[in-house]
Amino acid sequence: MNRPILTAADMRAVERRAIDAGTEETLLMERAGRALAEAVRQFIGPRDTLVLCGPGNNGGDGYVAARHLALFGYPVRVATLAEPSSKAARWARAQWDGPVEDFQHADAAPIVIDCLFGTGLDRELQPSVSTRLASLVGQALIAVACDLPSGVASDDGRMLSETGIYDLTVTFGALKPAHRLMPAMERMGRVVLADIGIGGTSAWFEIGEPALPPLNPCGHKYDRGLVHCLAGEMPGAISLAATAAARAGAGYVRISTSRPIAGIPASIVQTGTAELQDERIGCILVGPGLGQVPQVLTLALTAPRPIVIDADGIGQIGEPERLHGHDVILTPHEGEFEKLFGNLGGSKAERASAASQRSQAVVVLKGPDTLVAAPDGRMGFAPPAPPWLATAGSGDVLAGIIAALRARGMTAFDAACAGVWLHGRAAERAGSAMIADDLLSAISAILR
Ligand SMILES: NC(=O)C1=CN([C@@H]2O[C@H](COP(=O)(O)OP(=O)(O)OC[C@H]3O[C@@H](n4cnc5c(N)ncnc54)[C@H](O)[C@@H]3O)[C@@H](O)[C@H]2O)[C@@H](O)CC1
Ligand SMILES: [K+]
Repeated sequence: MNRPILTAADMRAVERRAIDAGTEETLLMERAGRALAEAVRQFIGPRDTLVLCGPGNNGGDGYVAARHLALFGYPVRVATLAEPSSKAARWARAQWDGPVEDFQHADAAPIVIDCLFGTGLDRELQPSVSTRLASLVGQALIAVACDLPSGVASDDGRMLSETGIYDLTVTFGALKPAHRLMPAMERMGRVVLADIGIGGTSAWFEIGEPALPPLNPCGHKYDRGLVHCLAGEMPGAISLAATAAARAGAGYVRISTSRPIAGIPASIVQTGTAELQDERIGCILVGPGLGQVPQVLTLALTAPRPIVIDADGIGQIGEPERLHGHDVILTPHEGEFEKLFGNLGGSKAERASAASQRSQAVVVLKGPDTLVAAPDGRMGFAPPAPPWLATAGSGDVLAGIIAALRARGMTAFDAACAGVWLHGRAAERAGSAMIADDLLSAISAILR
């Protein structure tokens, strides 16, 4: 299931609609604070707990969580940065009948719950606040963030202030972009999404497990998709990509190559010609191991077929507008992205979206926080993938998987999202000592 990702403004609008429809704001806060306390209880048993409350509704959630944790038997202290400034937070503060300490002078505790700022953070923390918070987070056995670690910019995952590494982040209603973007994502620990009875739809979402096209029991190999790969100077990369395409369910994988490539499965056909006008081709794959032979990309673009362009191929496009009228999926890492699109500025999501609109291609902007952008504004955010996916050949495998899914009849955007999901899960399965070749058998195991 794809989970919506909402900006702070989207989330406020969702909350506003619920309130306008008759839901009390305090009820939402009660649900959020209760969910935060429940998540902490699931994570760790009763220990001394310090809840840090800010002036807004993030702080309000903190007072509610403190009350519930106390009811669960946790020894709880509350420390505040400033008195509540919103009506709902004042209500929550009034429901807390324990003492309230001053944030700067509160003693550390094994469980620290940061409810200073959430989606309302709009500037960096005062240095005295960030230093003290980082110290309390650093001394804690378990550091928990309410909605977001205070210091994180919700919409783009930037760190406005550094406050340390958390173990658990509990968010409400919907994921925010920062939960799936670096550098914020790696500071959050486990992210739990709590249901508080409201949520919204969005063109932005976290990529969930895809529904792959069903196999036609009467179908033949071409119905399952023909992927035509174009080799270049370095055969290793295209053979990884082609094998990944075969493992990801393409019925037929073919490589045009001027010299035989050793060591690839015999079922992958090697041919000395490039029959790109073949209407049975479901997707052309060009770029892995291409080297400096730009005429191969030019040849690929003469064929009216869907194309995945990866690696060296991306650097040879020239102007993104060259792709207009073609059916293209681009799979750049940051360096390749900048080479094609220049320095676009803005957040990663804004850059991916602008690039997709400019090229009219689906853009898979790879990294530890891979994004898939469509020209119409849809954006898939990859769920967290293991860091060992950053290894030679891993991108070739991704390009091959995506080409197979495109050839199997998925739309360009769906194939790219599904490919990213599958690639990440294959890496989890292959384990931390994997090399890119190991992803191939892991794909088969997942699709079994
Ligand atoms: N939107 C929703 O649907 C819900 C939101 N809830 C909570 O409400 C939070 C958002 O609450 P708010 O909008 O009140 O915002 P915050 O509580 O995040 O921030 C409060 C205020 O702090 C000020 N501020 C921002 N940056 C600052 C800085 N660096 N130093 C000092 N002051 C700063 C701003 O004026 C801001 O309005 C969410 O993160 C979540 O925890 C929940 O109560 C449940 C429902
Ligand atoms: K927080």
